[in-house]
Amino acid sequence: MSEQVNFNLEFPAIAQIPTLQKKQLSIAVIGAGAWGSALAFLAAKNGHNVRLWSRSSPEKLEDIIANTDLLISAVSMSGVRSIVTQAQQAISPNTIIVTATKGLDKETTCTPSQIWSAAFPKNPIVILSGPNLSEEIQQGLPAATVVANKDHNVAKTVQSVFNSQQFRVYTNPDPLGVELGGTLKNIMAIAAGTCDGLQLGTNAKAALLTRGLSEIIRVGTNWGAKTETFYGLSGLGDLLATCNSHLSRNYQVGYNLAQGKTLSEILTQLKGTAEGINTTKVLIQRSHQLQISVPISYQVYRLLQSEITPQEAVEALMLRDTAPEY
Ligand SMILES: NC(=O)C1=CN([C@@H]2O[C@H](COP(=O)(O)OP(=O)(O)OC[C@H]3O[C@@H](n4cnc5c(N)ncnc54)[C@H](OP(=O)(O)O)[C@@H]3O)[C@@H](O)[C@H]2O)C=CC1
Ligand SMILES: O=C(CO)COP(=O)(O)O
Repeated sequence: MSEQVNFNLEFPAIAQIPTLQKKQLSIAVIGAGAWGSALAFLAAKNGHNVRLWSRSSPEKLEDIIANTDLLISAVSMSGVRSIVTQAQQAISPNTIIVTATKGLDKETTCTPSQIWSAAFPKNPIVILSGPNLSEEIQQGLPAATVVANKDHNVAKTVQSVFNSQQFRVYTNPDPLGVELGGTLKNIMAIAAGTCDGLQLGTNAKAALLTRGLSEIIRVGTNWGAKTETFYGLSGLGDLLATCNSHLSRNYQVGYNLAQGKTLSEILTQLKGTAEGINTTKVLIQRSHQLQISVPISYQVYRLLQSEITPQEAVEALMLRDTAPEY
């Protein structure tokens, strides 16, 4: 399916917001899942010429992405490499590539933008990430996000594509930090869902999220990201949104594990992708190689592997050696 995005069909609340007058850009959104559809709608609502492509589209991907001003990739991590390969000959060097995927590559541990920039070294690559549960955006509720590139003007171009009365967009010069904040919080969302499913209380949840943020910062700064980025919308902001909402697929995975369901039962019923499952495996591999301490992620990993029960994961975290906070 490739289509000009229709304002009235799925997003009635957004359709009431007046369209802003801006330079009309040609935009291809790759991936017509929950997030790709929402991003396509937001860009179309701002008056841009948007084409939304999925694997079931009759058109070839190459035809959709040739000569676009912006290519927005909103596919799951498992689809990034195949889309990059298919796009190889078709993207013009002037096209800005925006990646909205929150995951890590299982072969290389690379982030999505690292895969895109290795294949398209001449193209500007922008990360779009923030506390953006797509269902709330579909309902027309207000949200904020971050677009990141070291070149402020490139980030500003993408900011103007999406910024609206409903969707407030900030620029940020630390693309790696923005990308890792959105990616690593999915592991903590599985942990938070488990915590709530076990009814461990508000104190436990606050401790989990705070120590979870420390763990994300430890991994992220080791990777080369800036500490302050993780205190912004794409870090702490997305951690709070995802770890406190039943709309989050990752949170639902943890919550249902705490109810005694198996991972395969949960995945059969889950609507959409829970990237945190793959991200946890990749992070454990990377942190083992680099000797980075990730105690919460490690217990999530063992839980997902069915090596321990949710209660045993809590005990393992509480019985760790005592330590200073910093
Ligand atoms: N939903 C949300 O609230 C948000 C999601 N995200 C991130 O966006 C990404 C997509 O999430 P979401 O849209 O919710 O997921 P969905 O499960 O709704 O959709 C998955 C998307 O990935 C594509 N895809 C999956 N496997 C492949 C493959 N092998 N090759 C090509 N494409 C593939 C699908 O393509 P097709 O359309 O062709 O079927 C579809 O567009 C994830 O990384 C997620 O973390 C980020 C912010 C918010
Ligand atoms: O990234 C998200 C919100 O910012 C969506 O979270 P889930 O993928 O867990 O649904």
